[in-house]
Amino acid sequence: MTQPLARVLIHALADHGAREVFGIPGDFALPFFRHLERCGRLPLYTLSHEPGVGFAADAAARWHGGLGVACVTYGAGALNMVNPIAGAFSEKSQVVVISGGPGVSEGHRGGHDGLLLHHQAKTLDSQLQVFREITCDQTRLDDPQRAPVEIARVLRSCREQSRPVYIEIPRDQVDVPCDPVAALPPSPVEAEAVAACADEVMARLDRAERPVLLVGVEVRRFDLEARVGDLARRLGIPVATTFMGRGLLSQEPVPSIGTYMGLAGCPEISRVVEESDALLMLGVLLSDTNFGVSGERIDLRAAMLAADRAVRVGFHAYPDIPLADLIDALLDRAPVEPSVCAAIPAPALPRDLVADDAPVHPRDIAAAVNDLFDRAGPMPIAADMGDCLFTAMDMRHTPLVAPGYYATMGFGVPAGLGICAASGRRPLVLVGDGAFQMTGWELGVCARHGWAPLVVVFNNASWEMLRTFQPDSGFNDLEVWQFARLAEALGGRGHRATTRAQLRAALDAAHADESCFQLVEVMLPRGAISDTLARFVGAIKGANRPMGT
Ligand SMILES: Cc1ncc(Cc2csc(CCOP(=O)(O)OP(=O)(O)O)c2C)c(N)n1
Ligand SMILES: [Mg+2]
Repeated sequence: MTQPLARVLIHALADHGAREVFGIPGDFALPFFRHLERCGRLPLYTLSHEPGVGFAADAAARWHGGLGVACVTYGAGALNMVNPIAGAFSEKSQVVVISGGPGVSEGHRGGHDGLLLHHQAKTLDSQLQVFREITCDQTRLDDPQRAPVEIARVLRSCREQSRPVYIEIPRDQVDVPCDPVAALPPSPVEAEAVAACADEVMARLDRAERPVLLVGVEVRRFDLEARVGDLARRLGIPVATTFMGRGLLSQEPVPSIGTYMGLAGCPEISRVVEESDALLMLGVLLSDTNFGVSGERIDLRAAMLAADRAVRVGFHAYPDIPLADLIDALLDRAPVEPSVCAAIPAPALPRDLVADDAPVHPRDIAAAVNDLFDRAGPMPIAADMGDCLFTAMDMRHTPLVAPGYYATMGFGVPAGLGICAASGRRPLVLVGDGAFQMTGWELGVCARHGWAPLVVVFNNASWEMLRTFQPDSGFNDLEVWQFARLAEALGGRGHRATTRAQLRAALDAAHADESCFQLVEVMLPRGAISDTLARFVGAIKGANRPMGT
């Protein structure tokens, strides 16, 4: 039975696992938003600026281990979201971008012989061209006969490649009758290739004296944490996460040794990972932030990498092997019962904050958060780029979303809102003053949606991370914005902490109040940076590697 194309698309999104939509309408998207609102199958969360829409949808996708949906208008809206979607592409997040677009009938007018359309950039196709560069599949739904197959193909691409996709819906097609979408079967996988690959991986692990499991973001993106936790226990292998993978398996009882960060991390963890004679990397991105500060170049000939639907075992390459298929095949070959794993103590985290009148250091924030989590239970964390993310490495292992590779600022607060919507839980948001100046204002929509995140602003009145790379530049100095006072104006409650005693009290008061968002502004002396950032910068400088930061 046919339905309006917009309804067909909404049901297809939900049938493929979408749980909500984040968006900002515009005249090219109003008809579609009306269907979203009237259909009610997917809750619609409007925000105040499209970068926030993209970051929130990305965080929701990461939380679900599935689809996040960002819905915007043509031109000014969609092109405002290029940076978050580029970040979602880099960090393999399953975001579906839905943009309203010029009507099929309008398309013939634009450009040379007709009137130029408002929001049009170079040509009416410019937007689609831009999104071709930051998505793995795209379609424009300008033919209702083909629309069901197009939608099915694009949504399968999003799920299987764990990358964003782009769907443009011309505004005069929204109500056109269309058949429902029949989900495509999974792309074919050669079972014998999976078996051969799993046999070789197991043989290497069996021969090894120091096997290690290094887990990365694809384990979350494909919702494989429980299976990987089971594999680690049954193989009796110590588990480390990459920098990007921090927070992975935090809900799984596994022999975890913490987060590998090369020279920037705990030397004991780095030694175990870099000296492994069978490093099995599952879902790991070989990026500079994950490995750029390796003390010893990890010998990839002795390593095994399963990512991007392919597996490399030493010099052997196995294409078209989905991560889930490999993990299931390894589970079929692993001992049924958990194996004993040699104890490798994870590094001690800062705790027991001394609540005195001393100024606050980033490690004090980590201690205060760990003390709070010990007292009241851990919270999911959304972190922005800046020293707040490096400080998060000293916080208790808990689900964490952060731009650990693409490294864009502005992610933290909108990502926290995405976690509010996706999980129904209250997140801890960590954000620097510079990044807050970009997207922190999204907190103003919390009252609209009943969200009450606990936000900690690391206020050093500085682009401090850049200062650590280039201390002699004065342009990294920022003014002191009164974020705690601004919180009140946005409908939240602000707390300011200048000493460690005030930090402890502010966190307790903020945690106790769930009536509105809470903003704890922590004043940090300029130059006070986390130990991890100090090591990270030292390692980069020592290696003279240019950082993208
Ligand atoms: C969208 C974007 N524009 C510029 C930059 C480049 C940058 C990386 S880190 C940084 C300073 C961050 O200042 P903040 O106060 O938030 O945190 P902290 O360093 O701890 O003081 C900048 C400007 C990035 N990564 N993304
Ligand atoms: Mg700062």
